[in-house]
Amino acid sequence: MKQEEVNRCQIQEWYPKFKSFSIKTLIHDLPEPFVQYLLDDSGPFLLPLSISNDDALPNRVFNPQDQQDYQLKEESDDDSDQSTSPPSFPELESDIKHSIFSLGGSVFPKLNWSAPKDSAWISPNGTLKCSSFTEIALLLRSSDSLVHDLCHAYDSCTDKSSSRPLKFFLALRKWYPSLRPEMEFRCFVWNRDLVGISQREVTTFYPALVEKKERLQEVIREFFIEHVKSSFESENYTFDVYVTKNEAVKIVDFNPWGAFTLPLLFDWEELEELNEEIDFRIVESRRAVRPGLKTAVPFDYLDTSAGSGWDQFLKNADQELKQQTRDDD
Ligand SMILES: Nc1ncnc2c1ncn2[C@@H]1O[C@H](COP(=O)(O)OP(=O)(O)OP(=O)(O)O)[C@@H](O)[C@H]1O
Repeated sequence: MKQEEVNRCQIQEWYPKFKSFSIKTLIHDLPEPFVQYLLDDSGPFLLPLSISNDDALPNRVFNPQDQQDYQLKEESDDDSDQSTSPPSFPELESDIKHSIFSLGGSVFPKLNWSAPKDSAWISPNGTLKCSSFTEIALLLRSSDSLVHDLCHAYDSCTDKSSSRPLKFFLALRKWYPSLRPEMEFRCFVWNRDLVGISQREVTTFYPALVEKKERLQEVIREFFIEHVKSSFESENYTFDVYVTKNEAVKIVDFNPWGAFTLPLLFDWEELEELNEEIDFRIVESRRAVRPGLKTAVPFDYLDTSAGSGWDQFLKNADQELKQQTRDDD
């Protein structure tokens, strides 16, 4: 895979071209000190000092003792040590505040490629819904998934020339409270042809999808031919869509072919061999649901290392479910 193919899947690259078929999004340049703040693993977990009085979260989370120490230090030392002072990003905060307001008060945040999905557990509502800069900073700073964007985005590139892009962006997407998970699909494009479509949420069987499958395939195929095929420059890639009640198709995301992108109900090898008709896969019965393929908590909470048993469990479960899907076909 080439670096340019990975670059095309960054939201600040694809969104301007596809905005009329996507979720309303406002994109912010991230100043380098904020990127360094996200990367900084040393010292206590500090949230940025907020310029806004309506931000209810404290500046430091996780360790009440740290908070106490910090307050004591503040009281005893006016020129408090830089290393324990909460950082502050007033300009970025103010821009973000305006964007949140113009997007209706709640947003879904993501960096160039990824959202902090593994941090949802930490927010009061258990989702990625944010209505303040501090909430966004908390989700971004707590996420291990974002380390991929920050440090490993080009790891699978044959022409890798750096470990990170020159600039990072924060995309704020209008929050949609009632997206129906069964209406999200990952579409696989190989040699510029749509070869496969997979239900995106593979942990659940949705009986209604069985009846709608044919119609959905037609709607997605037409959308691909009219709006994506000749506009997205890569030959091989995936894109995720959401199909609304009125059969409008919205692009949620683009991802590179292979590497870190999950093939969901397919294998990459079999996708590369599909060429005649579109293969549309959904979970066809309750027996065929897959275990969650993403961790819902940061890596620290889960021992997935070789020998932990988890790696073998995933391998077995995956093989078993692939077999079941074949049997059901
Ligand atoms: N604006 C939104 N409002 C509410 N939920 C959203 C919104 N945008 C995305 N989601 C939900 O979050 C999920 C993940 O979003 P997205 O694909 O942008 O993240 P990602 O990190 O790129 O994921 P992946 O790496 O799997 O592609 C989507 O499948 C969708 O269910």
